[in-house]
Amino acid sequence: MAKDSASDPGQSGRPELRVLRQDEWNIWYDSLIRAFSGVPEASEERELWDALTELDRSIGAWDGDACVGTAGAFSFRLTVPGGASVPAAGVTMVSVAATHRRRGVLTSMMRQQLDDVRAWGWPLAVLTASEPEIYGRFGYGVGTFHVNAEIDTTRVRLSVPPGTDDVRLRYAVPADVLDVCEAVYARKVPGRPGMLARLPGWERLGLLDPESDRDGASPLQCVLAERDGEVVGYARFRVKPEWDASGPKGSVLLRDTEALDPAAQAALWRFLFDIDLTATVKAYGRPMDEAWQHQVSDIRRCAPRVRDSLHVRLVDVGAALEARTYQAPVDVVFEVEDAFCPWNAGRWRLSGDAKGASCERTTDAADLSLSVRELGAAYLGGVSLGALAGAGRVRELRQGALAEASVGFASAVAPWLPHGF
Ligand SMILES: CC(=O)SCCNC(=O)CCNC(=O)[C@H](O)C(C)(C)COP(=O)(O)OP(=O)(O)OC[C@H]1O[C@@H](n2cnc3c(N)ncnc32)[C@H](O)[C@@H]1OP(=O)(O)O
Repeated sequence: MAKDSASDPGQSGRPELRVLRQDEWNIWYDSLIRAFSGVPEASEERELWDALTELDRSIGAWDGDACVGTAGAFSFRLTVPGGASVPAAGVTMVSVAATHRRRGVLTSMMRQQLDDVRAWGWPLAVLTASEPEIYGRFGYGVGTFHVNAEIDTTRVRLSVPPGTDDVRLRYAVPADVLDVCEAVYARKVPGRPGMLARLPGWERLGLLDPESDRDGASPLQCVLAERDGEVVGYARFRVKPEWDASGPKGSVLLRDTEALDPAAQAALWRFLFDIDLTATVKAYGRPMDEAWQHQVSDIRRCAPRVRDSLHVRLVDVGAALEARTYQAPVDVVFEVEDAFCPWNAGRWRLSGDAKGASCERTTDAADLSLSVRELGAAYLGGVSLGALAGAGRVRELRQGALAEASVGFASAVAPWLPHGF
């Protein structure tokens, strides 16, 4: 654990790292907001993050009374291929004051944090990066991507599957139907790698609706999809009215949507496409394989753009590779490089299939050589080891091992992170 008492700040010239205390949270959070060029002020969002911060898993770097570095971790459970829910540190709120940048403060916090995660016995750490270049040096690989789309709904039509017309839609006050939306979300979590089981309090994230973020759009709205009186899906969104000389050009700003079956999901998307006086659906952070991409008449007019999402770090290579399953049998020896967490370095034999896996130290000859960063990228099944080999980042030492591992690691469902943190 990070030390919880002062050593000699000032004398060594290095900020002191220690576990965050509740009475320090405001200074700590102000420092974070400043590093993100924000304005420290009272807000709904601030109140939520105060409630959600896990103090004993958060680190502050202090130079005297000044907080000059912040790093937090949430105790998430992450769905991995095969459907298991695996403990993962959700690394968050990382910042270093501009007065102390590029002196190794981030590096010292990452050192402390990964040692802590190992001590907690969690096999994974995950994060979303403000800039993708920062975290590779600490062994994180980009494990999921998502799509940001701006769909021209004046031109793009949606073809829907049979049963869509049987789904009934109704407006509801988002807070009033939170429980039923959460129940739908909970049923979706095991089915897609990258999804996060909801921790207590996190349901509030879906309702966060500060006026300062609306930029002229409506407050958050919710539509439920029902079949036979049962809620089978929901969409939460805002509508931003806009006009130009040719008429209405409003936007539908999708916050989130989940549904239990394809017809319910299609009914919700069709609704979003058809809202009167709007011309665009802005859907950001959507799964790479979501059905609407194959239901639209013109994908080009949806302007899809791909972005990195969840960065994955195997903190305990053996435990992490054992925690997931493999869609085809795999029996390979990895030679793993891990300069930042040397306890992972060396040879590991992974034997697994769709039922389970074992991953143990071995002295056998290696079949594939790679760094822990590539294992993190491939871990959730969305990035192919073959593609990483094509990029020169994985080396095949036994012929056939690359194809075997690439097929085994792949996920039939694209991994996806449902929300930022
Ligand atoms: C999970 C999250 O919360 S993501 C949010 C990250 N935070 C931010 O983006 C807020 C604004 N930025 C900052 O607070 C800081 O600049 C940080 C946290 C990104 C970096 O902190 P520093 O203490 O300056 O980093 P540190 O000195 O330890 O740098 C370590 C290495 O990373 C490199 N590095 C640091 N930041 C960046 C960056 N933004 N882009 C590229 N490289 C970077 C450094 O050059 C250094 O490289 P070297 O080892 O080859 O010399």
